Amino acid sequence: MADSDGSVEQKFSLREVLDTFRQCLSENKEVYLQHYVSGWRGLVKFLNSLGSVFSFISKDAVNKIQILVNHQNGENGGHYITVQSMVKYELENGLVDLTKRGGHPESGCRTLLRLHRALRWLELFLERLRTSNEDSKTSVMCADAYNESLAQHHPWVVRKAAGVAFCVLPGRQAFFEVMNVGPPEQVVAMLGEALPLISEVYQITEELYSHHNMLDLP
Ligand SMILES: CCCCCCCCCCCCC/C=C/[C@@H](O)[C@H](COP(=O)(O)O)NC(=O)CCCCCCCCCCCCCCC
Repeated sequence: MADSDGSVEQKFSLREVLDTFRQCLSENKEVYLQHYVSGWRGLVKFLNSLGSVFSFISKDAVNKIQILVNHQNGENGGHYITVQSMVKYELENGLVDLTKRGGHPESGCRTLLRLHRALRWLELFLERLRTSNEDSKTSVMCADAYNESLAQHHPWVVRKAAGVAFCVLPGRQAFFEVMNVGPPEQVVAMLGEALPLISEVYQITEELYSHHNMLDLP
């Protein structure tokens, strides 16, 4: 049971995720892989708290998080400190399948690209939430954000399953409660704080991938 100081274990909190995205950027604007992965862990926690309909999504995210963690803990882990150092190392050593799937189906670069595309969905979705009103539907905001981003990279069957999952999302009020921030005004304020951070991390990664012509890795 939670006591008066609210010490319930392992609850999602938007504040926590916000902090990890804040820690993501180094002074010279490189993206720390460790914090990027922690940010995703926090988001998966949120997704899991919404129910088992979403587990096919969280399983894929967890699988990708694990691939990145394995790279970080592997013998070449020293190259997996920032997204920039990872890209440099994998490209210089021919560890990325650039045009078709081959010997490196689990490269850090292609794995992170999937999460990176999902981060764009998150940015679009959170912006819609932030500017929504009491009558707005989370399912519609989520589907619109998805269609504008991730959906373009998913085959029909995944789009269909995602569409079904969106329909059972809790309403705006319940959704805000799971965020564990406080009253709606505070959630909106925190979203306003979180969005520029998420957006900057996204932009930096996008430019890096675009520079190396890696936005379509198989
Ligand atoms: C709150 C509602 C959450 C809705 C989540 C929207 C995203 C829908 C994504 C559907 C992905 C379905 C699973 C399969 C994906 C893969 O096919 C596909 C391609 O991978 P492959 O090239 O290795 O085959 N994978 C991906 O695109 C990566 C998807 C990662 C999705 C992570 C979503 C985490 C959502 C976190 C929600 C947090 C809400 C926070 C609010 C404060």
